[in-house]
Amino acid sequence: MAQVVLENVYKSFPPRRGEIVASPAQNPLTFGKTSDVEPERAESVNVLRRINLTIADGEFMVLVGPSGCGKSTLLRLIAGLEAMTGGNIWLGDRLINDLPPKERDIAMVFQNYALYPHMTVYDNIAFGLRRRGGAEAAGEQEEKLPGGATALDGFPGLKQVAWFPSKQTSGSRGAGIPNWAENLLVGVTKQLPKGLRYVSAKERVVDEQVRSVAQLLQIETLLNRLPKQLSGGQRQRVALGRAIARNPQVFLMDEPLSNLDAKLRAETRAQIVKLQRQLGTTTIYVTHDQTEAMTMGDRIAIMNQGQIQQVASPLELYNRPANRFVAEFIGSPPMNFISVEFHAPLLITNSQFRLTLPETWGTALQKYDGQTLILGIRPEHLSLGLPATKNLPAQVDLVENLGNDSFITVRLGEHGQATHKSNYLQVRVPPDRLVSIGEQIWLSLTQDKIHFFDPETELAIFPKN
Ligand SMILES: Nc1ncnc2c1ncn2[C@@H]1O[C@H](COP(=O)(O)OP(=O)(O)OP(=O)(O)O)[C@@H](O)[C@H]1O
Repeated sequence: MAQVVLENVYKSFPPRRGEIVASPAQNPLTFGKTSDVEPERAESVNVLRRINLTIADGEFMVLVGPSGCGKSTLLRLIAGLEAMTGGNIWLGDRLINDLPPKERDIAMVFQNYALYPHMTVYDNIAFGLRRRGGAEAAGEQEEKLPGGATALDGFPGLKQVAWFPSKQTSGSRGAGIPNWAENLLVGVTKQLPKGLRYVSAKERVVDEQVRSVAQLLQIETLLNRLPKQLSGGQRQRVALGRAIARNPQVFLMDEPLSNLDAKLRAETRAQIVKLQRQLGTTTIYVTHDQTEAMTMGDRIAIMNQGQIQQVASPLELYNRPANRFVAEFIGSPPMNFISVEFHAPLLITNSQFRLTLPETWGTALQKYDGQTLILGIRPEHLSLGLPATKNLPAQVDLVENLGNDSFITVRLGEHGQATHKSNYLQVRVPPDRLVSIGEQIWLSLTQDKIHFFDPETELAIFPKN
């Protein structure tokens, strides 16, 4: 297990051949033309810009962000599947910038499982172990084998043999077969009785690892099947098994659950978290699903347009978003935003309401006196109230009753007001509170749950604690 440190990681791609340069700012020379004639002169696309992130040893870090923000590219750089344009990647105290993927001691699980279709589940899990991990592990194991067995003539690479009835678990010795008989068998005859097979020491270690991983993931009964004979959830567990069996220093997971249906996704999500806690392996998990991010991550790094917006625990992100992007991305339905004017010391107004803020806001908002601010409020922090100037008048536009919860979409303003000035908000109400479309209501804001953002920078403004 190891800590992963990303230092100023930068990645740009040259424009693809045939891609049209979209704006003169991008490249005046090739604007409006296809770049295939002179690709070296076209602008490159900056996909990741100075990413700095430390993932602690054993931590479950989630990278989340909208499609195209650079999550998968970052994961591929860490895995070594893509070359960095600049920066450093450290794994523990090793600088791994120039190491090929197989020397990084990192295992990656992909969205599409990437299983070998012609291999059984057993062989898929064993594949990586046989290629490297298993061979190394077996090398150590051979020294420790009981009986002091040595290489046997005519069987290169075979130091100790076990023989097993073909249906029996090869982790245990065949009933009644003494240790000496195993060696003797190879020395005397190269023909084993029908239904028995030789297992080298190396293969025995691989076998133990495959079976223990299969047990962990509850796929022991699937070991002889081909991937096409498995459901999506089972395939994903095999892909996880393959990564786990290698016992790497780091797991990288790129949207591993997105091909599963909602129920299975929730189940597998919990299983991955449990496994990770059990194994304690540093994990970087990419998703665009904020529920997944909130429920799985020790910490979450929110990305947008190739940059990290905030890194924090799920609750910190929800309660203290660093900017409007994070505030809107975390939470479902998302946070509502209302444009208001601030009047020192503590009054906010818009055409619909006037509200005096708690004193904790005093100092933080002073410099915005007489200016516009963005007020943010989550759907769960709005409630139905009485007609009052401190409450927001609104009309019900849509009602979505989910059984345990009800979400209503409302349009700010009273009956008959011009719609172009309206602002739509979402409100979470108890399911037993019946409202109907078109109804005039009043919304009360939970005052200690109000957020403010600078209208230009969109950075959060925090009250004094
Ligand atoms: N080989 C490439 N050549 C050029 N551009 C690329 C290449 N690979 C990715 N990109 C671009 O880099 C940007 C980031 O892509 P990436 O796949 O990392 O995003 P993502 O956040 O993982 O998105 P998604 O959630 O949709 O998978 C995108 O605009 C994509 O088009």
